Amino acid sequence: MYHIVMQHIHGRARWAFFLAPLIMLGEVFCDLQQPTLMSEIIDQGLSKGDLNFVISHAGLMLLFAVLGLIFGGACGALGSYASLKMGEALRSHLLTVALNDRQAGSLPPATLITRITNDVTQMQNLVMMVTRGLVRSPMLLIGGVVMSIIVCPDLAPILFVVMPILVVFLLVIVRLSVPKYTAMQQSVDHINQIMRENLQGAKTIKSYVLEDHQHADFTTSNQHLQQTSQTAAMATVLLSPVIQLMLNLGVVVALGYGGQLAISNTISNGQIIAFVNYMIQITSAMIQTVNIITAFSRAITSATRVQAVLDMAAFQVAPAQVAAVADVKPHGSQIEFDQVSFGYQQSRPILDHVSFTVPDGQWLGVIGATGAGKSTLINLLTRRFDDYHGTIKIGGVDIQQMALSTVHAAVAVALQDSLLFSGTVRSNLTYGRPDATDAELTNATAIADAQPFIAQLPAKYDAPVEQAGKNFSGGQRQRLNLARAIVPTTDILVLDDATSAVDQTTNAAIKSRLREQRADKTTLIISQRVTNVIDCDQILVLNNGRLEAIGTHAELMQQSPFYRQLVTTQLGGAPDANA
Ligand SMILES: Nc1ncnc2c1ncn2[C@@H]1O[C@H](COP(=O)(O)OP(=O)(O)OP(=O)(O)O)[C@@H](O)[C@H]1O
Repeated sequence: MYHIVMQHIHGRARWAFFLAPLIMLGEVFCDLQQPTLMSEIIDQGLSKGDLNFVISHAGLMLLFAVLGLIFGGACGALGSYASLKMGEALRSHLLTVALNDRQAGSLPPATLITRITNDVTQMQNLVMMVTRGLVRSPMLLIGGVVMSIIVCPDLAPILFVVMPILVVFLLVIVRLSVPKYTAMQQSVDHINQIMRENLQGAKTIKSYVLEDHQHADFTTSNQHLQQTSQTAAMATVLLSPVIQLMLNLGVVVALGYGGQLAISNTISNGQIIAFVNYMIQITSAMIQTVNIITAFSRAITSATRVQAVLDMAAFQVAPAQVAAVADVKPHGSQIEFDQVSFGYQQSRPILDHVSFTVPDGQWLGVIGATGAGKSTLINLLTRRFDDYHGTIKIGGVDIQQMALSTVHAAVAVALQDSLLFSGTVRSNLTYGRPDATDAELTNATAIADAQPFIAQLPAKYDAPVEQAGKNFSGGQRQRLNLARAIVPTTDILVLDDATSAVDQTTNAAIKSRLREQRADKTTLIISQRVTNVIDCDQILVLNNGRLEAIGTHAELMQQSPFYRQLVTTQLGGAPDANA
């Protein structure tokens, strides 16, 4: 856990993290002065009627109180700064790892969300506690013992009896409660997961009439949480009463035995009061230590889960790191793949020595069965993953020499399942080009056949879009998603099954409008349907990650048995590309 925290505290936050405990020493020092000053006021001020002494020492008490407050405040501010910055850096790191995820069977989104939110918060709480309590508790404890021995050595044996009993008791409580709190935390996670799945899969649950099943599952998990919470609470229920009892016993003995000693003038009243106050400080430091240990146990569970997400990065190469090296601009929009091989996992190649060229301004159709590697080609072209073999060039420049922003300015992609984000229709359409005018939006939405329903929205482009675009139908979302890719008028446009939810006639109309708009612009149409790619300048046929053939429809019909088979299966014959 220390490793994760240190890895994500940089610069000023790191200074704050180490400075805060040092400042806390100041607060502890101030706190430890109070009982001694009080005892002096009693012994040398009040009992001798020396008002000046009382006032000057009361002033000193006030000064130490204010100083303590300042030290405490500064420590708290530095601690929360370090904790916030650590949380920010860790969340952003986890998000990057999650976005680049490529491991089969890796963590589902609901789990990732819990880890990025809840688990990081637990670790942040610990950083806060550590910066304050890790120094304060032991120092107050040791300081309290030392001071009480110095101020009142005659009563010190009481401490040597009470403290070991308390330490043993607290160790037992920690041992009992830590696993119970861990179990409680796991129950909370399970309920979170069920809630997320229920909310995300509401439609599926309703359509399969699974409400009762899900409800029963939820109730069982709730009962489990109730049980684990109760056991965790029971484990610590004795904490406060036993500590109070031991403290009060100590105070009674201190007052009784101290009173005897005071009568025989061995110790003073002030010393007894100081001793009792140090006992209170020592006990509160012990309670704080238990709280820190419990927080540690929770944070360790969270850190283990956060580490599991970070471990996923072992399979990733972050494109941004390579992008920082250089930023060469492309000369045109010709696309070249030269002997490109890639696998999401090393053991399983997805693309195998794929080479092809799409000359500037050409339309390329990419066809192949599901899982053939079509979208993977685009993942590599847009530099989502960089650890491929071979070379990919745009406009004659190796994409590895371009900044990510340059690649994304050159290539726009409309995916089949792109999300809309909460905001407005306009905010969704202008991601690729924030300064797009209404005329440009109208042009793009007209091509994508989104105009008919946008025109009916009272607020038109300013109409609200709810989370994940759930106030629009699947077809409407896909049209908006397509328009969003058209708005920036990039040199290269990729439609990756981007019209799958659109009927055949509308699909043909969209394509013909796109043809007019992008007659001389490089465009890639990825599809499983032959009709979608049949009229492209070239069609690339992918089969299990290998380039089966490339050519026009007519050429492929002659040269590629695999393509002929596809056409026969889908269309039942050999249609004319111009039909
Ligand atoms: N992010 C990822 N992590 C791990 N494996 C992946 C990832 N994306 C795709 N794959 C795997 O790579 C293979 C090729 O996927 P790809 O999406 O390129 O196929 P596709 O030809 O576009 O399929 P479809 O037509 O169904 O969209 C599949 O077996 C898929 O399971």
